Amino acid sequence: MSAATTPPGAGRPGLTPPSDAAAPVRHPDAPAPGELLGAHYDQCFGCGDSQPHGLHLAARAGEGVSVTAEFTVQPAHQGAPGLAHGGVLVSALDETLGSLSWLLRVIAVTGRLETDFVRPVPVGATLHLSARCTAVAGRKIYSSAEGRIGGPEGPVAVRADALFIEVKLDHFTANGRPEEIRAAMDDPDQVKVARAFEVNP
Ligand SMILES: CCCCC/C=C\C/C=C\C/C=C\C/C=C\CCCC(=O)SCCNC(=O)CCNC(=O)[C@H](O)C(C)(C)COP(=O)(O)OP(=O)(O)OC[C@H]1O[C@@H](n2cnc3c(N)ncnc32)[C@H](O)[C@@H]1OP(=O)(O)O
Repeated sequence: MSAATTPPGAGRPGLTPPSDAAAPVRHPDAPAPGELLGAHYDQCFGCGDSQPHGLHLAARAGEGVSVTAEFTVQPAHQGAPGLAHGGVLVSALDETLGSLSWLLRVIAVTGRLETDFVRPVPVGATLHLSARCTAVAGRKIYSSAEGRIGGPEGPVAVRADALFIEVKLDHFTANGRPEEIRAAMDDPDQVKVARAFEVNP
């Protein structure tokens, strides 16, 4: 079957919402459509402002449970001469999909992420990403994303379907390296971000 006619997640084990899945609900305190979401952690490879090796991806809230983001491919992101590495593009998709957490106000980690690479992405190109949550079933959050080149309406270069799993803060505190966890806990900005998600009912 052609991927173009396949509905998001269809036929992919673990990526198809169960029949009792619910429609995603935008949290009442979610950032307004158009608002920049900012980094969830300043050292994050995807979005961190203080991460010199990172993608510096900037995501914005959309309508409903959706986001848009932009990422410009740098020379450090090459896989083949002048072309983005596929793993870097997956990271950009993962980060964009992950930022849907801001709209659900739920902390979640990627469980499964399946990507179609449709067109090569040159160095210097800006990937115009969009992601939306499609369904929620208990702790399981289903979502899809795509990245276009040449403008927000340009041709699709990459697309992905994902399953994120809701976790509690102790997922990070119990598993992260102690140095970074301590530094994050000592940073009032980071604590503020974590609290905003922790109080989710
Ligand atoms: C102090 C610092 C705090 C910093 C954070 C603060 C705030 C964060 C706020 C906002 C975040 C905003 C933006 C984030 C942006 C980007 C982030 C990028 C995201 C990532 O890049 S994140 C890294 C990669 N990610 C991992 O590092 C996960 C490693 N992994 C695990 O940690 C476990 O594996 C876990 C927790 C996933 C599950 O473990 P578990 O024991 O809790 O739950 P369990 O296994 O029971 O799964 C429950 C149900 O999900 C199904 N399920 C699970 N996994 C599946 C799979 N792979 N495929 C299909 N189905 C799956 C099961 O089948 C079951 O389904 P059912 O309920 O129907 O039986």
